[in-house]
Amino acid sequence: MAVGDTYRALHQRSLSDPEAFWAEQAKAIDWTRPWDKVLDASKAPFYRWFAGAELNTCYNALDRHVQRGRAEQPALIYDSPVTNRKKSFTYRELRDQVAKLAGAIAEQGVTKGDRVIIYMPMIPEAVMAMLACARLGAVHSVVFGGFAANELATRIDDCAPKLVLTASCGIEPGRVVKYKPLLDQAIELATHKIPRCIVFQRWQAPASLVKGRDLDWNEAVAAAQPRGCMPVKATDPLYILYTSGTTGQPKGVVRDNGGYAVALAWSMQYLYGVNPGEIWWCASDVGWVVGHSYIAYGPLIHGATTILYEGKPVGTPDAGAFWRVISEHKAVALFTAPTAFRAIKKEDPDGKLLKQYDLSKFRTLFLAGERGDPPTIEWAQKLLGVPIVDHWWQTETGWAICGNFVGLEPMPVKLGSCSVPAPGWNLQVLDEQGKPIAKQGEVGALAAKLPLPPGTFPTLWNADERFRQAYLADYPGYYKTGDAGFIDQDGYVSVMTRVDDVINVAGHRLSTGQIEEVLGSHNDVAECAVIGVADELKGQVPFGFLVLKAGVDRPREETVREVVQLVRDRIGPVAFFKTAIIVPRLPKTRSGKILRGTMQKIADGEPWKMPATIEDPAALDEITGGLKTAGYAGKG
Ligand SMILES: CCC(=O)SCCNC(=O)CCNC(=O)[C@H](O)C(C)(C)COP(=O)(O)OP(=O)(O)OC[C@H]1O[C@@H](n2cnc3c(N)ncnc32)[C@H](O)[C@@H]1OP(=O)(O)O
Repeated sequence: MAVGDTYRALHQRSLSDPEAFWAEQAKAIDWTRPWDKVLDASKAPFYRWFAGAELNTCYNALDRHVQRGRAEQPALIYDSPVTNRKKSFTYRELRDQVAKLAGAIAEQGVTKGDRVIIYMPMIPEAVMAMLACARLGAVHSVVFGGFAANELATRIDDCAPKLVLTASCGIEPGRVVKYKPLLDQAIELATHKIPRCIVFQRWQAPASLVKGRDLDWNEAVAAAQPRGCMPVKATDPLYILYTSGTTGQPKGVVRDNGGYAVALAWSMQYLYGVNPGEIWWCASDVGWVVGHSYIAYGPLIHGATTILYEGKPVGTPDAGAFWRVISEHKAVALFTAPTAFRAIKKEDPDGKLLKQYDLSKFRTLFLAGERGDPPTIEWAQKLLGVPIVDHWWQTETGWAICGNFVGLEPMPVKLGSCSVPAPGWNLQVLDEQGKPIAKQGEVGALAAKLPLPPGTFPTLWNADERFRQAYLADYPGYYKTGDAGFIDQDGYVSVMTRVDDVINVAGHRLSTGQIEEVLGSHNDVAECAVIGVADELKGQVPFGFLVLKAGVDRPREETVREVVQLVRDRIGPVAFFKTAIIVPRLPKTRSGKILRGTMQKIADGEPWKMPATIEDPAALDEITGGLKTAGYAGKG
């Protein structure tokens, strides 16, 4: 058999007989009621997996392992260099604490189907909160700590939670981020009123509690009775996770229970090659989908040990932090974003710090969240001497669209490619008319034939029509990924760019349109544009162009300072919006379209052509001059 044959046979089967294929994989999960139909296509293009089946995701993540010999195995290892704390929880301990927390949540009137917002830093209680909601059949929505109050308020209004679970603060290197004032402000801003908040107090910045609304976490848990697992439908939502839209209104991606559990169990074994009982580390944040799937649910459903890391790749305390964690906890694999490795490479280019640690148990490094740039992958390959697997997926997809399935059959790594489609993914490259591009290697829109595999994307919360318009309407019968790329003669996929206004900043997806909305709301600003410019460390960073209203004659730096602060206040530090310049006008086509693509090429020093439809070519000279002054190159 040739290399890749095992994968190809499996992938082919997943497409030709998806129901039989996924029914087989579903044996890894404990169900309280079997399905009536593996794939329910009766409401296509809204497909449902394991229709009629029932299960509880928390039971699959905790209780069943306690009952079947893993009670004393560590389930979660918390490693926090920012607080100098480490703590390990066995499966029994985690199950017991989650059951009590579920009791505290239930006592606030939360029942099956109710929404609960979780706004927490990277502490074990954040994972417990997710699992406790799952235990009750409640639907959680985790909001990343780097978002501002306004973003939290939008999410509160969209999913109308009965309860918010939070902590008093998060800890960033060199500063304590007080979460509670941000939550209080968000509750003020939101139209939906939150009856109850449970607040985990951290000594670094204890929060004041609002009488009649806020409860102390430890007191609420101490007073609660443990709760058992409530069976839910496989098709019921487990969580809602918001991702950037093209406007300030984020999109609430819904994830189901049954298909997700099946897909995660499969991926832990066959994509990540991790065995139950082994130690796995996903260095992301529970606020991102990667954190949902591979810090919380995936490793626990699989009976592995998950590491929860409250720290950074560099500066906590140095660029050897990742090697220290892998070595100390004997992790067999790490999943992180390329930006983390770029940060380590910058600080310790020769990898001197690695020599202090024993990484003999370490087998594979997985990268995702942004395109794995070949120089970083080559550097990691040379340094670590293990396979470096770039893989591609999205908040919407819940798990990998493409990867190298090292647990099934490792395939050769091709630099710049995220390897081959995961089971159930029938990926095509489409031209502008939506027709598959026959020529291999030609770039087009990456789209997947419906139905998507289990664990992916049933719809947007309370927004079926928006789901259809945003993802299904452009290419009927396909899911539009929003990414463009190509597939080569071996079936390897390369993702090159976005087709919309989304940029990727340090593995965080941001909408330039959303940042423009904030800039445009400043009193001095008549018009604006935001582009993503290439950044050695973060991949891309947002860069703003402001056209001021006539008559504004304040110092320019003041306006720029204020818009930068405005983005931080409205979207959050995660937007990493630090630079804007003031220009006399924006370059536009005669029909008024801002030439963002050309501006980006100029900023990145890429070759560009004068667009034939440009209104006034001099506008691009002005942009080039402004960019050069700001330290960005401009080749012509
Ligand atoms: C595959 C599907 C997906 O794509 S899911 C998304 C996957 N993406 C990821 O996992 C993200 C990967 N990136 C990272 O983990 C971080 O960017 C790493 C590499 C660790 C670097 O972190 P850091 O140095 O903080 O830079 P950054 O650009 O992330 O942060 C920008 C500013 O935001 C702040 N921030 C960050 N996290 C928080 C937080 N939880 N609470 C409050 N603030 C936060 C940072 O401090 C930073 O602020 P400042 O601008 O320095 O003042």
